Amino acid sequence: RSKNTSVLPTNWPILHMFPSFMVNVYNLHDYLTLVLAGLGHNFRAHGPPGTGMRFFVTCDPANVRHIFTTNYTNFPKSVLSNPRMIASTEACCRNKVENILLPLLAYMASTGTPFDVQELMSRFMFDLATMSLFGVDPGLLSLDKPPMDAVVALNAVMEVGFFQHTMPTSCWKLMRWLNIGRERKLCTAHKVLQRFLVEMMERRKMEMMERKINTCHVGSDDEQDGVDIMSSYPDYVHDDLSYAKNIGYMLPARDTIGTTLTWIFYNLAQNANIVSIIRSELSPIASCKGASGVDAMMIFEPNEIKSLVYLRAVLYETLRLYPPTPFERKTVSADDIMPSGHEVHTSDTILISLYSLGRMEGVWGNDCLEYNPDRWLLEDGNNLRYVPSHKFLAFNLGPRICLGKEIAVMHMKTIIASVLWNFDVEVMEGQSIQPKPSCILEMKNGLIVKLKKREM
Ligand code: HEM
Repeated sequence: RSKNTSVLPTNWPILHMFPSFMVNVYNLHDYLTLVLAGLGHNFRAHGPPGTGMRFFVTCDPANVRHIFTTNYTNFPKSVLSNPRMIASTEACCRNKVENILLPLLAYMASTGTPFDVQELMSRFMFDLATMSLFGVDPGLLSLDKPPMDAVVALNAVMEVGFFQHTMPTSCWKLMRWLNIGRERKLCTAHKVLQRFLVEMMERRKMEMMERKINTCHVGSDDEQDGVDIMSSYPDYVHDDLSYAKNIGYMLPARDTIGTTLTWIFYNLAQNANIVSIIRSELSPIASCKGASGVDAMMIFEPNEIKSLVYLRAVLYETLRLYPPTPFERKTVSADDIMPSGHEVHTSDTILISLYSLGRMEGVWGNDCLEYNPDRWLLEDGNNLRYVPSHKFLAFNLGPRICLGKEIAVMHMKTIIASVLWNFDVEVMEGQSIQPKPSCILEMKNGLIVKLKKREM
């Protein structure tokens, strides 16, 4: 490739290449094309010091392939893929399991009190999602069960969303205009959530100020903030868009994991052999750590359980049969013919049932309704089988794929490993187990369980 360095933007003192781009801003595409063509398809550019403007500009097909496919994990676009963010949420989850969840469960076990594990997980995940977002713990997971107004409001958003999918748009729009029925409930829920988010922002601001004062007093340069998601949006304002972003984060992060965990506990309580295999997989890690004593609790570090294959298979098997988002909705923008031969027309709505997809004999075989994590493993039992995403859609596919998948898997592994190692979980008899009509596959009546501390 020929290189013609004379076309490189002028590198001025202090302002560096900034003026060249400013001068050409109205003609930027052609200007970049000229520079890229002259420089062999790639160049580096930077702005004034302190602005953080450091670019590598490319139109080189080999680089494009590298960025988008070969090494795509190295080029994240979302804050949820930021390694620092991932490490911070993992640490947050692990500490909350050790300091709040396990002691709370130990108390429940010691008193033999049955409790609703779905509510408990919902509280836990709500705290965790808020901490990841604002760096502030609302403290819903506690023995005195503080009111869950914001959780109830989030649930209302999901329920009303479900009914909006099932009725004509004009109908619910009319209800919204008249402020009646479920639309009234939705409006109240949004107000509760707005208040909650403003309160969390205020608490976040106070805690950051306190942290700064303490840092000054101690005389340390250690910068501790900057690991929650709000730090990535320094220009946050209390507007509708920020509200939507926050709710858009809290919904996927809270409901999906809490719901999946509840279905896992339900299925494991009926499959003692699967619990034994999970414990055997954890056993070498536990024996290396050597924690013991009557009340000692074992906590598994995220990096210790990251590679556990059977535990991951248990998660996937649960998500196959109980995907927390049971259906996806799409609209048709132009007439099309499906690979199945069906015609779809502009403005049709397409509903994809993830719940049914996981239960089709033609897709998963004769035992499709059986809870069997082994189906995810290769014959050697040590590696996961490749399953294409269009068969297993729990985390979605394509550009709208779940951005928190690995965070979710890590949270669920940490919680399941720690609970199962330390306790036997018994599901109380006589419960009616059925999903709630909602956008999230929660259990309609919760799941009442009783715990027994394991003797080790
Ligand atoms: C069992 C756990 C989870 C499942 C099954 C799951 C599943 C999904 C699905 C199906 C979508 C696509 C929704 C749509 O476009 O209709 C989605 C989107 C998303 N998920 Fe997850 N999720 C889980 C956990 C999480 C967690 C813990 C986070 C955050 C840490 C998260 C962050 C997101 C975000 C930000 C999106 C929006 C992506 C976009 O629209 O570009 N998810 N998730």
